Amino acid sequence: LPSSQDLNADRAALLSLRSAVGGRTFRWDIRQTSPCNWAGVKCENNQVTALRLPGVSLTGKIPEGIFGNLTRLRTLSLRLNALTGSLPLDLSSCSDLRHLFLQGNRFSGEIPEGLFSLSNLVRLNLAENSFTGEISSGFTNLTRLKTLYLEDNNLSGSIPDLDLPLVQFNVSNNSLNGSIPKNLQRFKSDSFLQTSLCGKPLKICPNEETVPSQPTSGGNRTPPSVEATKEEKKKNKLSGGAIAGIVIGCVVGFALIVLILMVLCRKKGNERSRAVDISTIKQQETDISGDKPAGEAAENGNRYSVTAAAAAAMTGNTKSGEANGPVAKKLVFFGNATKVFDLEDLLRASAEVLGKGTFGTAYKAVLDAVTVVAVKRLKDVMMPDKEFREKIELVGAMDHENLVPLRAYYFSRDEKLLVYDFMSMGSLSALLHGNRGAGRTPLNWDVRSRIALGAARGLDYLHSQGTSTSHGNIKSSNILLTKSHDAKVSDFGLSQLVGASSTTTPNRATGYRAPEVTDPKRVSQKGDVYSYGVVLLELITGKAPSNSVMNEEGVDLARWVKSVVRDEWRREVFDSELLSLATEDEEMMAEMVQLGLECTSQHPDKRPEMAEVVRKIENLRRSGPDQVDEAD
Ligand SMILES: Nc1ncnc2c1ncn2[C@@H]1O[C@H](COP(=O)(O)OP(=O)(O)OP(=O)(O)O)[C@@H](O)[C@H]1O
Repeated sequence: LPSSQDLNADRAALLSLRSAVGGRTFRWDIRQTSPCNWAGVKCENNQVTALRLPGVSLTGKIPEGIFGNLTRLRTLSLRLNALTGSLPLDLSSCSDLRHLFLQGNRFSGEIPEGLFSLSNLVRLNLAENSFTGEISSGFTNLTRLKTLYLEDNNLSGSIPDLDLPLVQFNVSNNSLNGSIPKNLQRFKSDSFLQTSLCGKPLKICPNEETVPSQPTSGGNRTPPSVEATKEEKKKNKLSGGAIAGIVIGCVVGFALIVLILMVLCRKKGNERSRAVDISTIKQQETDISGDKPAGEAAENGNRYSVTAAAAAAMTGNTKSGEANGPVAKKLVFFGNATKVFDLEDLLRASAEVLGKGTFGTAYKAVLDAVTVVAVKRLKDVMMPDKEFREKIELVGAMDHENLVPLRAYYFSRDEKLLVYDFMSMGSLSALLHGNRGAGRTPLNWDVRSRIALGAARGLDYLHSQGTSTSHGNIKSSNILLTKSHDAKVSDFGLSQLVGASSTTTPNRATGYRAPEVTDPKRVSQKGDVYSYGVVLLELITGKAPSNSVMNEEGVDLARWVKSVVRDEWRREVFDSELLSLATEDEEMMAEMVQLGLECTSQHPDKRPEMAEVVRKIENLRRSGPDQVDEAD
């Protein structure tokens, strides 16, 4: 049975680690004789079984002699630090080790052979380091390994055929070459990006290509070896498959062309019937009761009459509408929206004010039992119709599962309407800050981190459209949610629309605005990253950047979090609701805070790209304790 002497040895080992790589970053009360209450340390039966110190700025080389004393470790997580040098050889003494997370450091040298004696390893993540050398066939000893992440290192040579129960595997961004071995061909190409590897799932290896499928006539070839003959056979099979593929491709292609032509013909017909002449609308305008501008009528009550909506939508002010003499315009749909409706349907719909935003007022319109849309009535758009149309067409062309799709738009000189899918769960802002009292369903880490990931993916997609494409108004009320809590970014492209000619300031949300942003109409991608970082901190702290005490004190959310993390125990920053749910997620929450702080760095160059943010959150969710089954 383990004695208190063992615990003393463990304690001494932890203290050695602290003095070697920790410096100030360890917040351990070393007066305590037992290390079991130290942050990141977990004990069982008087022995340290887990050490988790992710993202706490550990630096330097881990000396030998530490892990030789922590032999009962089952989980070791030192990810996202700045550790250097080669891995300590005595890591091989931790024969119980199941989960080893060392990604995101600066470890170098070869992956030590001793690691392959850790036959209980289930998850191994050495990604984002500077490991060199080949991927040893010693990995085949790790017969329980389910996760092997080696991406973003300097590994070279070919990959051995790892016949392991792997479910997660990645070797991207290494100097690997040769063909992908049979047992790893089941993984998608994402697992092998930026390498010189070839073969399934990547493109066929050159040596396979050069083996002729038919013997060349009169060629001076040496007799084929057994291997070559095998290759040849394989090649022959492939050619057969390829031919079948081509034939099927041709048939499908032809069918598609016919289909597209048919759809186009029908669409033309439909569009003709869908185009609503403004005279119809003007006719409706005359039906509006009362002298009040219809927009005002609409916004005074929550529910308002259909005709009021019509007027609000079409003219804003019935008096000015006529004078301006609007040109005949129609509701223009994007993409291949199957359920289309026309402007009349929209005007007839029962509507409800959702709220007033920077760009105008948003309404919920219920067209029928299944069709519910959000209509945004833009204000202050003074740009010429042609320019507006060009810009909105670009917005409508954006297509990503984490963006709120813009379905249609209407424009006339006086009125611009945008029609979006209605997101029934409302905004992240409402979810986080609304109904904090009894009856609220607490938001757990999984939901919060999923929302963070979805929003990051949506924003990353926007940024990938071009270096000058940004959102310009990222905040929690612009992150909308589906029933299953999938996040969708809304309002993209609007700051440019309004910004091009408006003299008003479209961004009220100063709490989200990056310090370098002087003109809220011109927010760079790095400006978006800052705003996204504030949303991340908002997600974890549960504090709204706009109306908290911090603001009264003149401190923004990012600065507040930074000061608390520095001066006090970091748990102070977490939303109490999160802490009450599960403390085992704490280290991931701490990493998320760290990421939020990186995104909100004062200097734009220090902020990560959104693609990197996405990757980090994916890793975080993938290798967090909630994904780690100790019984593996
Ligand atoms: N597609 C939608 N589905 C459901 N609710 C929506 C939709 N679009 C907007 N809303 C909600 O309507 C309200 C007003 O939205 P709007 O975008 O006009 O303003 P905002 O987000 O508060 O500010 P800003 O205009 O600066 O983005 C917000 O509460 C928003 O969450």
